[in-house]
Amino acid sequence: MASELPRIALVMGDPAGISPELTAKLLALDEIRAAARIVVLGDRRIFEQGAQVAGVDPALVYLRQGQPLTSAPDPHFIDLENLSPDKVERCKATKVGGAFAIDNFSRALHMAHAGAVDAVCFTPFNKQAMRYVYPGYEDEIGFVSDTIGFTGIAREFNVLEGLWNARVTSHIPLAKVASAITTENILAELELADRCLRAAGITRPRIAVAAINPHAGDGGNCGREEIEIIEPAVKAAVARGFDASGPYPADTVFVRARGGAFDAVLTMYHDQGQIAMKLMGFDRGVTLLGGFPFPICTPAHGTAYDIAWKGIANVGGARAAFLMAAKMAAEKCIAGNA
Ligand SMILES: NC(=O)C1=CN([C@@H]2O[C@H](COP(=O)(O)OP(=O)(O)OC[C@H]3O[C@@H](n4cnc5c(N)ncnc54)[C@H](O)[C@@H]3O)[C@@H](O)[C@H]2O)C=CC1
Ligand SMILES: NCC(=O)COP(=O)(O)O
Repeated sequence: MASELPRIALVMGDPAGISPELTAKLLALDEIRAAARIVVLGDRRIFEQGAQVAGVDPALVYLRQGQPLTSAPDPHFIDLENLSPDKVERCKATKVGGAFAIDNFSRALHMAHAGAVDAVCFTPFNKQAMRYVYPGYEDEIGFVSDTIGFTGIAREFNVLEGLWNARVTSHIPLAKVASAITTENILAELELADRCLRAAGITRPRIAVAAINPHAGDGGNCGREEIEIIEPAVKAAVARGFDASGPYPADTVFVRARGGAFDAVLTMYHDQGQIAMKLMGFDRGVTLLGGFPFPICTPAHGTAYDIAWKGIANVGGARAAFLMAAKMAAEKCIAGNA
């Protein structure tokens, strides 16, 4: 195993969904095995069931908790023995499933925080299942911050090859979005996006800012947020030296972005960007938790209970997430700020 390869903790996610089969499919890919020194965290029994439905049998070095990693080139699987298969209710969000994912994830985060691995990649979690265990769970951002004692700003970014999507609001009800859009919030998200893109090697990120109302408000005809809130934020960002522009009508800004006009689009809420990004490349999309002291990546898709445990889940998103984590770790792309 080449010592210069990045070390990645690969976390088994929600056991009720497609995580077990995706973890197995991923570990069977030569490209993945060659990209990093991999440490898998999970339960061997669940993993082997996932491998069986996926029809793969990747060579792994199995260890028990506390056993040292070896110099063998194959991925190492730390068998936490933390979930008996008879406890798994497939295709359903349960507390047992949430606890398994949280246990695996927090161990990986502690490893990364301690410098034992360079990045973390996880197969999908289910937010409802996580909330059964950790009631304050809104998304992974707060959980990671609490787990490693991080007090800086971190956010989710969706990345499809060279195009990034940042957002001003994330996992909140749509009814609360308009009141959460302020000039200060937009500026803060734009600055973080700029920093994360730079850390990923884009030297002067061109960031398009989306409007919130149809046709960017049509001169105030259908909403004044563009005039009163978003435009002032873009102007302030430009005055601070950022390559920001907008507000652009949200229904067409991604058409331009796809054509190469921008490196990133800052949207006002989750689905404004996600619909566009997922339509452009559902099987390749990555979610990056950016701003932390180490890269954390996961596929942009979720637990897919409707197709889980059939062996048909597409591994493309997990592959892209793993390779992005490996690349960022190898290039020491730390978008962290504290
Ligand atoms: N990486 C992660 O941890 C993510 C987790 N989630 C969580 O997943 C749960 C379910 O979310 P949904 O909105 O239902 O989205 P979803 O992505 O799980 O499913 C949406 C549709 O896409 C299909 N799909 C998803 N991944 C696929 C794959 N790899 N191959 C083939 N088809 C696939 C599903 O079968 C379903 O029809 C939620 O709790 C959500 O928060 C959502 C996105 C990312
Ligand atoms: N677990 C990551 C995650 O949920 C990302 O999904 P999304 O809510 O950004 O679609």
